[in-house]
Amino acid sequence: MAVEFYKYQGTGNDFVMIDNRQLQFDKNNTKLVAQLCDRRFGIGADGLILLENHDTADFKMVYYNSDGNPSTMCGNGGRCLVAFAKFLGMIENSTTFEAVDGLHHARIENDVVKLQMQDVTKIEANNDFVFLDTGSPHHVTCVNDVADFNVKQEGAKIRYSDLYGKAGSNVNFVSKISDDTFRLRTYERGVEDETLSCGTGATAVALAMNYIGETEKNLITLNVEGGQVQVTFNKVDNGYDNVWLIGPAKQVFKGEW
Ligand SMILES: N[C@@H](CCC[C@H](N)C(=O)O)C(=O)O
Repeated sequence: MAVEFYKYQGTGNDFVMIDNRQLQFDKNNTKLVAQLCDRRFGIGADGLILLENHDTADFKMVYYNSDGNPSTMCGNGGRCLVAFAKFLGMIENSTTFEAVDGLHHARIENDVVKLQMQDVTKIEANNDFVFLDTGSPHHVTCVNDVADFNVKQEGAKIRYSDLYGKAGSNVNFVSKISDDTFRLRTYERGVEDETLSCGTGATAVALAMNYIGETEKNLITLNVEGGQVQVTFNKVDNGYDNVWLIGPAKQVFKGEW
């Protein structure tokens, strides 16, 4: 039986999307997910997302990295899934859905999706890096010129270092452009490479830059390899709440296998 799939991208972070409301997809088939995400032997994507029914929320998000394993929250994937739910006629312009890290509110207008991220209450600031969890774990380091930096090599070193053990971490390298704008490049675990954008990474960088005093703004623009996203937040006594990730999410292909 043919399986229908769609492909979406959010600032170049790309995903195979499958409407799994009938639960026809074998969720334990790591090999199949990895093969579908393979850029030479499959469709090609940074991850695969299943849209499923939920008892009380509008839908449920099930996320896999391109290595075929389920993982923690994907911010750009969440934004793309909102666009997919709208395309399927499941939602109008606002929604609440459940992901691995809990409920998320979102709004969509044209191709722009504004996704509420989890509150962040724990941030570790060290001499040369910040670590925080924005739904997925993120190591954030400032570098002089991120445009000229070996993200894959240096990111892998940190991701596989003793700092993060077997689970590893995503790794972000950031350079300041102005008081409210940063350029960012991310090495993603589970993809084991640099991706063109990472939503939880952009969120982590915006909060980390505010936390260490690189900016006092609470609307931050992040220039990523695949475009631009924005992050807004409220600073509170124990961290950050009302955190929103904003950016484009687009359908680029439809097919079946
Ligand atoms: N691209 C994502 C993050 C996906 C999860 C990550 N690779 C992990 O396993 O931690 C995003 O947009 O947030």
